[in-house]
Amino acid sequence: MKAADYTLYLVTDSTMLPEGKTLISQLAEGLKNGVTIVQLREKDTDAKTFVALALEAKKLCDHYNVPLIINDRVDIALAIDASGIHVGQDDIPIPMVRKLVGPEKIVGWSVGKVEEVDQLAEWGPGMINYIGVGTVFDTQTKKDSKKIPMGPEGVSRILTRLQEKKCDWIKTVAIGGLHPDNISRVVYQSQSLDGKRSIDGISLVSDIMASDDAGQSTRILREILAEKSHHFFEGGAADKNTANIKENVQKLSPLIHHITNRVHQNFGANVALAIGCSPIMSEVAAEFEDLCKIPHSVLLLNTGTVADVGILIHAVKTYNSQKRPIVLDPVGFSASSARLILNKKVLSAGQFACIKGNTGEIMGVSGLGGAMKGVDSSGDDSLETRIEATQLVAFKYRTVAVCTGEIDIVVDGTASLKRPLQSGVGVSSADLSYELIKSENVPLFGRITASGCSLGTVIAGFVCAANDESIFTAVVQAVTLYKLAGTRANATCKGSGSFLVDLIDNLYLAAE
Ligand SMILES: Nc1ncnc2c1ncn2[C@@H]1O[C@H](COP(=O)(O)OP(=O)(O)OP(=O)(O)O)[C@@H](O)[C@H]1O
Ligand SMILES: Cc1ncsc1CCO
Ligand SMILES: [Mg+2]
Repeated sequence: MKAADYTLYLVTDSTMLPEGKTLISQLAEGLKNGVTIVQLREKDTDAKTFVALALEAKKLCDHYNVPLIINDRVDIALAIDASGIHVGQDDIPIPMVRKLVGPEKIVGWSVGKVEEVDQLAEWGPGMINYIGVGTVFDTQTKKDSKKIPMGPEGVSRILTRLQEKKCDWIKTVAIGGLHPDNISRVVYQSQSLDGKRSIDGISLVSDIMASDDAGQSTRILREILAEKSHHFFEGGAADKNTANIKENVQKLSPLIHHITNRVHQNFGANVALAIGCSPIMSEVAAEFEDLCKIPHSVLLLNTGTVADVGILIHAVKTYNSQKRPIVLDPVGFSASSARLILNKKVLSAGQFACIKGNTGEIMGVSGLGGAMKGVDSSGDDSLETRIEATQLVAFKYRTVAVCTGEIDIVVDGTASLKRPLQSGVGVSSADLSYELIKSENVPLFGRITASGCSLGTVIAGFVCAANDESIFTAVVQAVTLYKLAGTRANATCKGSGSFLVDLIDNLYLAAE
């Protein structure tokens, strides 16, 4: 048998078959159209039926020269001479499994925690061949699962640990809640921090097993997996000339859909108008689809005072599905545990063109730990630490990350939108290029409310006038324009009240 190919790993489930289909007929369609490895998982089937099914499945898999893995039942795997066995954390311990099946069979293990990687590193080569990494998202298949979905960020943490522990013999498949609408992003966002490892494949159940046309469903999945880059945003920039972004903002007048905190609503709408955009404030889920289909619309998602996480996630999915850009401002990221949970859920829900925050927020999102006093940053982190945190955020979410403060930092984490299976993108978090945007010290920025939130508004307008290959340039231009307007306002104002007014005036003048 050739070395196993993990690209499209089908797990069976006979409880979800559509009428007129059998497990074997679905399997046959899958294999014919590009499934590369199969796991037979029959949780509620008696041994006799399981063996009969396994024998049939093996015949089919052998025909396509595809490995057949048996879930849980070492005895059945041996009885039918399957290619391998897959066990979970609560099943027979791995060393015993390996002893039972011998050195040649494939042994797979379900992994959700970095400590489990430490364990498999300790065992060394020859024990486990691949791991199923998950649960990535909520799933219908494991309804009683108590596991909290790890998101692509969690998958990346596992990949990073595999690299740190030099587990180069281990292959990986992501599993849990994977469907045609999120696979491309999961592959794009799942990377070890050194950039040398992505997942080897994706594993799924329902999109093939429950499909009325399992062959067609498999072909669609293979097409998605074959793409070399992740294009998630069809931009307004007709050409790739990034010098024209500012003009494009005037020309296209993007509609900036704000889901933002109550403090920012009025100020944000005025800033949008000042730079030549149109604002709309809406938290009505029923109209998101219409809004994102308006030409040149963009979503600014600010979690400052928003209560219903379901609405935020719906907005993210809707804008992503229409390839419209989203700018995320995870306000007060870790100011309370409730905010932390909400922000993390939003972060794992989609692909963001830009993630912008103050220093405390970006430190928090990076995992380095951010100091917050409510929604304000309260740490005294060095520029080097801030750059490292911004690079981590950009890398983890494959986005353009902005960290504000006296010096603003913009990092490009999109790494040319490259989206390889098997190998990594080749660029580490610390390699990511960045720009610093400096000005004289303007403490008044911190004496008006929602100045950071309104920078989000300007970034959203500029991103919308770019495309997914020029987001970085668009964001740098937006942050530079905002800094300039603030510096000019600082020179003319009498205090914080007129600073706010002068800031809007100078945004209006500079955007022209
Ligand atoms: N001392 C400073 N000198 C110059 N510019 C500053 C200074 N402090 C903040 N800024 C600018 O102010 C804007 C907001 O940054 P800040 O880090 O205060 O955001 P924030 O805390 O998210 O704001 P808010 O929560 O009030 O919306 C950015 O454009 C940043 O460049
Ligand atoms: C003051 C405040 N509280 C929640 S959001 C917000 C706006 C500044 O981030
Ligand atoms: Mg803020």
